[in-house]
Amino acid sequence: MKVKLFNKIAEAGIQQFDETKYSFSEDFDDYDAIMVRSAKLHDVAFPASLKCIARAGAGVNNIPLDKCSEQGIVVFNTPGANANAVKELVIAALILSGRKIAQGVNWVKSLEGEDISKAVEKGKSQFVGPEIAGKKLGVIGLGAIGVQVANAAAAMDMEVYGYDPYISVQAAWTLKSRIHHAKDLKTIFEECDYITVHVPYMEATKNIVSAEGIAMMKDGVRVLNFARGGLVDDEAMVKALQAGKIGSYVTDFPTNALMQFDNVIGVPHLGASTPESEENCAVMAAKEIMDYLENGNITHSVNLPDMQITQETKYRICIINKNIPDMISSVSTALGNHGINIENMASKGKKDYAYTILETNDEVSEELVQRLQEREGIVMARLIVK
Ligand SMILES: NC(=O)C1=CN([C@@H]2O[C@H](COP(=O)(O)OP(=O)(O)OC[C@H]3O[C@@H](n4cnc5c(N)ncnc54)[C@H](O)[C@@H]3O)[C@@H](O)[C@H]2O)C=CC1
Ligand SMILES: O=C(O)CCC(=O)C(=O)O
Repeated sequence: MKVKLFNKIAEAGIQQFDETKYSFSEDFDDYDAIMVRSAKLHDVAFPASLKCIARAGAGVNNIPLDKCSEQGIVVFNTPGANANAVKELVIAALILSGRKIAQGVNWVKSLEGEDISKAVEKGKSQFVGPEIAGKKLGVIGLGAIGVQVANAAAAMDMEVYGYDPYISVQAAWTLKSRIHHAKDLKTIFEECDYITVHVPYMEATKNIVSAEGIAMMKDGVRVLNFARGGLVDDEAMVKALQAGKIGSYVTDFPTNALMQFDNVIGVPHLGASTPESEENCAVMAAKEIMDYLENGNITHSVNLPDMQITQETKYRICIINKNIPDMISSVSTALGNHGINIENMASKGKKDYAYTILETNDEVSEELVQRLQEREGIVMARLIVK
């Protein structure tokens, strides 16, 4: 099996694979799997051999999900594996956004040649900034990261408002009871002194911090973006910075236009850049790839349903099909016509596509599986023989 690496992946992840079965390179032309972090895959022509892509991280906006589904490629991510790393950086950013630490540190560096210990005592008053305790923080998106940020900020005595109309049961259980439930974005924009965004980037969330939203915010508001550049309307943010509306903007996604302002702190997309998080993500991604390639099991896919079943028969046929009527009956009839009795079967849909596992002890040939793949509505069929 060939795994093509589109980014540097932590060694602990690569070590998960059995080296007698897998090889890794950035240069393969035909390959079975991709491991990727933030590299953009939208313009990559995927070979017919590609079966799955594992994003060692959370955001999948660098991957063409529709194209992958159409080509029968399963896309995984690693939910929660880098959440603590992002939370810690966001807490640092909350403090940086008020305390003028970055500006002060740069100033001390610029004092070379002077009597620094004297100069700092004389000049430090220009870097006074407020504490976060007692201030209101709005958290947009209460998933793996948003919940941790909200809880940590509450533990530092901030008054926290959370907004997430699609919050999972698990996240809701994990959220501290003292976090206020904001029913709409307007509440976050109007009430909060600090606002942080933790939603995925997609069409529905593009510019979730919009010109209208910024106009509702308090003067001197501090905004944090450690999710994705396109979630904050950059043009509107630049205008608000020019107008003196924004106290500070700390972003993991700096641009030239933003960096002309002294009160913008640009971080070079460091949210997940800790050894712990890189390792967690790589290990989880490696396990997802191996379980899919070797067993046909799907865990943490963003475009297909999860399905984990222990193989109980010699032959397992894995199928990705359109989520339309008669797909299962047409496959079982085709197998029946070849005298193949199905021992176990599972099928689950997710939006436009479904995943089906069929198991049998009757001999199945690669040629038959190839013919299944050619049937209307089937985008991928694969045989696993144990
Ligand atoms: N700076 C960095 O290095 C990193 C950035 N990220 C970014 O952070 C994002 C969030 O990551 P996780 O918390 O791990 O993802 P997650 O999937 O656990 O949480 C996302 C949350 O956003 C909520 N949501 C979706 N649409 C929403 C809307 N319109 N309004 C309010 N809430 C909405 C969902 O219900 C979910 O609870 C990722 O998609 C990625 O873009 C993630 C990890 C590292
Ligand atoms: O891999 C990285 O450094 C980026 C992490 C990230 O942005 C994500 O997980 O969404």
